[in-house]
Amino acid sequence: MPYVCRWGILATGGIAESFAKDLLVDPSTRSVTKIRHTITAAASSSGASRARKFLEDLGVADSASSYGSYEELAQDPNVDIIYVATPHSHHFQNVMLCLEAGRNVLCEKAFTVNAAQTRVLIDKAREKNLFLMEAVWTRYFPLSEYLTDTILNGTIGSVQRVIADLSVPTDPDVANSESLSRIEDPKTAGGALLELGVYPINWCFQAIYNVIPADIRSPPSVKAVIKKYPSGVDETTSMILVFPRPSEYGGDAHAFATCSITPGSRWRETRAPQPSVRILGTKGELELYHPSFRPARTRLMTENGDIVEKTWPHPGPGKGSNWYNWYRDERLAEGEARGMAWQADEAATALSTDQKESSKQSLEESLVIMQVMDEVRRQGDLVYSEELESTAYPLQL
Ligand SMILES: NC(=O)C1=CN([C@@H]2O[C@H](COP(=O)(O)OP(=O)(O)OC[C@H]3O[C@@H](n4cnc5c(N)ncnc54)[C@H](OP(=O)(O)O)[C@@H]3O)[C@@H](O)[C@H]2O)C=CC1
Ligand SMILES: O=C1OC[C@@H](O)[C@H](O)[C@H]1O
Repeated sequence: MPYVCRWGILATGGIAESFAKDLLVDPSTRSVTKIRHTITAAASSSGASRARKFLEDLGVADSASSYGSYEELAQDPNVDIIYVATPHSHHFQNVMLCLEAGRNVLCEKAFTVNAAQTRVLIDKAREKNLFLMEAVWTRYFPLSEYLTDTILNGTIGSVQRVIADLSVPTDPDVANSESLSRIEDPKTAGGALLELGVYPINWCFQAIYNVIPADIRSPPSVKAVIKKYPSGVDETTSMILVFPRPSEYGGDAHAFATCSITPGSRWRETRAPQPSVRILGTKGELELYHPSFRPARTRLMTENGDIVEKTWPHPGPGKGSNWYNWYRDERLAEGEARGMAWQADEAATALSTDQKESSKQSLEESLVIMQVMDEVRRQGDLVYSEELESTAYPLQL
């Protein structure tokens, strides 16, 4: 019998809807047979009726509880794991709430506002013997397995450089309006780095840091420049990361990670996808095509002149999801899933085998990435409010 993982969804915004839709896709469509997912509860801080409507739209309202507060969800014993889908500003408080109540957690990226908060969450999860994982969904794509294999089997030699970008413009209508969107707003810990930069940084870590034994990994040094958005968050952020490696692993590796929310920079204007991640080794190169939050195509080039192109579908049958506007290029074909369930499979598999963290991205790696982002913000003079940076709990935000 497959292990049935019972999910509680904390918040009912855009990504919560997308994740929940993908959770309900039959796992056998992606050749997963040992686990299944079910949604047993959802909570909305906007009220129980909002949570109820969310569950109705998914077609699971009859078998799931709807709550008007996150506190009630955290107390629900019919939930095996809670997916936290609030803005970055609230992750620390929300995850603490769940862990204190004895719930396992999958929390959206960016994990927290700063590394100190991530450290406290890790310690709390360990103290309570609970599962905790950052929802960097790209890490769980089959494409990521291919990336790791390609590097580990030596196909492109030793990785010397990674060049990775994610630039998604702010919605022109939103950018021109009086109110600030979540991504533009310092109060929700918005800005390019926490929203988008986390993807290029993760690709750099996957290609350089994650592929060497844990005991010889060292955090990279960081050089960064930030250009601010009018609201005070970062608009464009450019980072150079130098990963120290022993000579038998190719010596230092350089990574260039960039991100931007520059209004009007329509990166898909031409509709001709370009590589947005390039992994350059001594014997070849692996390219991942736009957008780096969901690359659907790769191109592998090796020194003997071979070129291998692959596409990476996310099988449904889902309902398709049009929850982003055209400028985010998030239109899925009818029947295609967005690809968010691979990470749910990882979490459920861990629960079924009593593992307390992801097998693909350790909590230590999430912490080091948060430390890198702290340093980027320090160099770029990007600070959020004292309460958003705080590790005090509970705190009313
Ligand atoms: N993996 C991916 O592809 C993506 C991940 N994300 C990540 O998901 C998280 C949420 O993003 P997204 O779903 O786009 O955001 P939304 O603004 O669409 O939704 C956030 C939800 O959080 C709840 N919330 C609680 N407090 C606040 C607050 N003060 N301000 C706003 N919302 C609040 C609300 O739900 P309620 O009223 O029900 O409580 C709200 O609907 C972020 O961490 C983001 O980085 C975002 C997009 C894509
Ligand atoms: O995680 C994300 O991926 C898709 C982007 O458009 C979105 O802003 C970001 O949060």
